[in-house]
Amino acid sequence: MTALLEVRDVSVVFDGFRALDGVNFTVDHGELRFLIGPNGAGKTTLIDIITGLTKPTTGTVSFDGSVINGKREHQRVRLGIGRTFQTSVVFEELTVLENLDLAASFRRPLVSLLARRKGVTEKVAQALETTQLTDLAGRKAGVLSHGQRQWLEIGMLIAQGPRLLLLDEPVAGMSADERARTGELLTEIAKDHTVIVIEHDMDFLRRYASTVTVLHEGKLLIEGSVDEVRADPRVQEVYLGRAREEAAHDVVS
Ligand SMILES: Nc1ncnc2c1ncn2[C@@H]1O[C@H](COP(=O)(O)OP(=O)(O)OP(=O)(O)O)[C@@H](O)[C@H]1O
Repeated sequence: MTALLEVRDVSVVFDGFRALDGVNFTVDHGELRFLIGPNGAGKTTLIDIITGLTKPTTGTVSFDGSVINGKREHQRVRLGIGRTFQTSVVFEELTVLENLDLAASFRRPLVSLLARRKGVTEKVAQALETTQLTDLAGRKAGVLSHGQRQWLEIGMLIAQGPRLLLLDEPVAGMSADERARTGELLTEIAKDHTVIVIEHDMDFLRRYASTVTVLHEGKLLIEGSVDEVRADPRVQEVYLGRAREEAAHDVVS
């Protein structure tokens, strides 16, 4: 079977700087893939070339067997590629339900958006259930806790019916309980979606990741299970070497 996503030999050059350098990255249908790497490794750039925010300088991106290099961002959303951003996109004055409803209606024409509709659509009901936000449906998004807001954003993505979800550091700033609940949420979502998650937290990876891809200085360093990746001397050097450099810097400064 064709992979859902295939990034082939992609390089991205910004003003002479290689943010990605000959990256090959394949994700199969139904995978929950974690993407890690130190600051500046190219993780966000890789997500950006998948969503169409950035164009690769060379190489191809294929989705479900078709090359999508020429497609614009909104066209890729329609194909089923959805992402969350590090910055929030919820409307604070709207309720959880209204935010989900708005996200779910992105394919509908404006007139039907303006017409008041009764009831909750199946997609919205499903997003509420998956994210366990049903009890908060009537609450304004502005009063949600950090964790609940992140779950709402993930719910808004699910409500759009994507096939591939790209999540940028979904557990950043969360408490231990919120992290655990997010891990379970990702596992649940991955039952009927393909998910790529950028995450740094090794404890979180150990609990919820099966395959991990490590980027370093724009190149794919290694791909494997959490244990394989953690045991790799290059990964240890990239992370521990950084920690040593920062510790030395702290001592000097
Ligand atoms: N639009 C741009 N113009 C110039 N350089 C850029 C641009 N976007 C990213 N870069 C550079 O490309 C490199 C990779 O950036 P990227 O944001 O992809 O890394 P990252 O792995 O996501 O890092 P972080 O964990 O810090 O978010 C960095 O050195 C960054 O400064």
